[in-house]
Amino acid sequence: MTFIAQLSAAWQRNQSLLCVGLDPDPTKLPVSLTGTGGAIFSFCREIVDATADLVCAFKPQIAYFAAQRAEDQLEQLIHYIHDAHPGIPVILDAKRGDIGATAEQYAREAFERYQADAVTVNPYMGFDSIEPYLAYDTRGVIVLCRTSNAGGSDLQALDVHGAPLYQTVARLARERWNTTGQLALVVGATFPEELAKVREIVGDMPLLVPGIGAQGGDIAATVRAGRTADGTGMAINSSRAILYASRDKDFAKAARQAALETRDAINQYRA
Ligand SMILES: O=c1ccn([C@@H]2O[C@H](COP(=O)(O)O)[C@@H](O)[C@H]2O)c(=O)[nH]1
Repeated sequence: MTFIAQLSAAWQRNQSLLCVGLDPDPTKLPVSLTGTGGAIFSFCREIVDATADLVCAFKPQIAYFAAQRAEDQLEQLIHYIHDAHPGIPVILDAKRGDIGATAEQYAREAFERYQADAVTVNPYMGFDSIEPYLAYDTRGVIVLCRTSNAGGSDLQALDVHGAPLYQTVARLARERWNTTGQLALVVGATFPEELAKVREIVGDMPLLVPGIGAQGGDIAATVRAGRTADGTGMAINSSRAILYASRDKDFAKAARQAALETRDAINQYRA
């Protein structure tokens, strides 16, 4: 099954547009896990098991694993999600971008080593830096378009022939780059007007939408701006607000409660 078909099935099965981000920060892990071997994997596994029926995707951010020399735990985690919760797609947030020959290696890393269902990529180097990922025809390629951070405007808001650059990226994604139907876009929840504009440009293309929760994006405005006609179309990511809802022994229970409330808040505005 393709990434987009898997995502659509998860939207329906779990009645959820929520993507839980897996960003295991060693300074914020529950006290009960700190100092134990494999703490990063154990922490993420408990979060995954506590929330899997409430999400449409999981999104591990590679930096949190690589910085701790814990890439083996990332491999283990993605295998675990596939085995224990089949049908929930895993988006590897790596934001890769390089010339074609190097992009081939990044694609191998994401799809063969880590077995991710989709990967985030940076479009700054153009289509030949994205194309190697499309060779993996069941996987998704999620292109940065309008990121959630304030500094994203430094480049993404620049005028390109009468429209901001992020709109050019959206148009290229829709009209030229989506040769195989595998593309999706990253658009931040912190810019609902831009999100609505991207939705207008790309039709039903799926959007990965970070920026609710710790970054303060408004859920109602996000859902109204980014939903498709059938009330789906987005994987709305929240990481810290769910992962660190509690630092005590009840962290998994607290994460489930936070995920439940976020999913239900999103669902209020889908119709
Ligand atoms: O525009 C973007 C693209 C990616 N991210 C990533 O999403 C999560 C957000 O975490 P929160 O704790 O919910 O703020 C994180 O992994 C970022 O690297 C983003 O925030 N914005």
